[in-house]
Amino acid sequence: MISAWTGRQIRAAEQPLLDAGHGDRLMATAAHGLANAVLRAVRETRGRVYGARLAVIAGSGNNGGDALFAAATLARKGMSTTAVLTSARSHPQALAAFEKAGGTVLRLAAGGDGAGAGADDSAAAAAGPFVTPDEAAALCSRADALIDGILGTGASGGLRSPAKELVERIIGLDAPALTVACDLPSGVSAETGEVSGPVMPADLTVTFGGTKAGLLTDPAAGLAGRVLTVDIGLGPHLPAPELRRLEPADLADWWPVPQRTSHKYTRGVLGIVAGSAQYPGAALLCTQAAAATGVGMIRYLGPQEICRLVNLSTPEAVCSQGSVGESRVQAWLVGPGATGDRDQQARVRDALASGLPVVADAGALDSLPSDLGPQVILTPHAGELVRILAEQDVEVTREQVEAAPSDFARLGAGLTGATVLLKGATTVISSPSGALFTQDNATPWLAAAGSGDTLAGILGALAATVQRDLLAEAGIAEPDHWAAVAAMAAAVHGIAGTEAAAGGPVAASDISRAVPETVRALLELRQDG
Ligand SMILES: NC(=O)C1=CN([C@@H]2O[C@H](COP(=O)(O)OP(=O)(O)OC[C@H]3O[C@@H](n4cnc5c(N)ncnc54)[C@H](OP(=O)(O)O)[C@@H]3O)[C@@H](O)[C@H]2O)[C@@H](O)CC1
Ligand SMILES: Nc1ncnc2c1ncn2[C@@H]1O[C@H](COP(=O)(O)OP(=O)(O)O)[C@@H](O)[C@H]1O
Ligand SMILES: [K+]
Repeated sequence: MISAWTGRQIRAAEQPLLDAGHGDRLMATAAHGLANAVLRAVRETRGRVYGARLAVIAGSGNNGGDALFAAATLARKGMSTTAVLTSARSHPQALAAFEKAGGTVLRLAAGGDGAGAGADDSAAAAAGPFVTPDEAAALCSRADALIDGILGTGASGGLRSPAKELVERIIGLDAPALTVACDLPSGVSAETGEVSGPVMPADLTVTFGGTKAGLLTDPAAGLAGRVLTVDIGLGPHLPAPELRRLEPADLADWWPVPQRTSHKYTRGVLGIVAGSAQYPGAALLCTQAAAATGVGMIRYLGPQEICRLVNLSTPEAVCSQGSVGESRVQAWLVGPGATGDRDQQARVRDALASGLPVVADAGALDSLPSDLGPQVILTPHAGELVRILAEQDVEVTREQVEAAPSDFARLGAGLTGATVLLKGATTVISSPSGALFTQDNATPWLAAAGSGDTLAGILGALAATVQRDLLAEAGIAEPDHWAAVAAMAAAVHGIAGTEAAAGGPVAASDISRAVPETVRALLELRQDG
């Protein structure tokens, strides 16, 4: 499992070490890790390190200090190194080390507001010729490697002038061969992944002391590239993480595997209320996905004509037009395609009132009761979350949700009392207590109608079959159990979908067909064999 913390949490964890006088050591460790990562990446992209052109954009704070110290190391390895300072102030020791190592210093000319490397003629101001944003951008774009050391966890808001103009110009040119963000891409929030103003997209982000939650959350996740975390010894000082991400080994350890004594009822029965005359396909897709994920039995409830279709596509499902009350199940999946049908809507209401685990998708999200619990997992996309929040008197737009998905998933979970799985390129899951998971296993090829029905089926099957004790033993606290189960489903859906897509288009039913092989491959990772 990957754990991630907010910038504030990381800074608080640094504080005791700073108070004990270890600040220089922390920065040296961070810079060493950054330099090593750049060296490895340059070897991969270019082969030879000697003679490679390195450009560093350094801001006024410690983030610029890390970048300049790393650049000093890289200059000593034979890289031809230029630093563009965006402010009149720079980390003095780092700048001195950089100059001593033979690096060239350029100062970014002041923007319209007077800020810039030349705005302050105090003793701390660096010497070096001025460059305009256009000149500096051309130099950065031609570099074999560019380090973005403008802003780190001390930033407030997006980039200010003239760094803002410089980054805008670089984005307008050909990208450098390799862009490495120091700690985080400058201009993204380490807390929430929100992005303000222009941000230079990185191929690699080297982050210090602990992964920043913002780097694992959209939209910042789309700008961070690969994330590498450098240990600077904060471990004992870090609190419980802000956010977690499941890895294949977690899925393997937690996957519900039938035992010798298992029978269909002990494995878990999933009840499905899905489909309507208007949307029969959703019922078929989610039922197929649940069967492919593995359950003891599926009880499908719906109109007669849909029962017939479900029976044809998933003969193992037991179909009826019965009621929720007379169906014994361990969990319900309700809502996919279940709109405009009064009987289906009555079943949805009954399932939500049953107290059992319920995955509520699509048509079930429109009229939720007010007293949900964490065992109810809502699976909206951004547009559906807007409507859920509106029911709670929170007026937001889809664009606002997409700009800060973890904030709004958490708000939705807090207000409804349910677990919320917010779909998107990165899927965000929040428990009502605010615990967050994000999964980015999917491929953009999954952005297609029906793919969400498949996710709902996978999640329904897991809700009916996962054993609580396995997750508890792995440190998942009781209130976060259902969020972790939802994260498992998002991960498996993403992995199976990526396998099925194999770099090209994928139909939703192909995702289900790839699930058994995905699970088989995961189970090979199990520690107990
Ligand atoms: N603590 C440690 O020992 C360790 C810390 N480490 C490293 O330190 C980083 C945090 O360093 P930090 O606190 O100096 O903050 P950082 O983001 O570099 O600069 C903030 C300065 O920038 C300015 N500024 C602010 N907003 C702005 C904006 N929107 N646009 C433009 N300028 C803006 C503002 O100055 P101003 O210009 O307003 O006077 C402010 O003072 C962290 O990410 C990690 O890399 C590691 O080495 C491990 C050890
Ligand atoms: N750009 C993307 N990259 C990766 N996965 C995506 C992307 N867009 C959507 N997805 C995933 O595809 C699925 C689409 O779900 P949804 O929009 O509800 O579709 P539907 O309800 O029509 O089946 C979700 O699992 C979502 O996370
Ligand atoms: K940075």
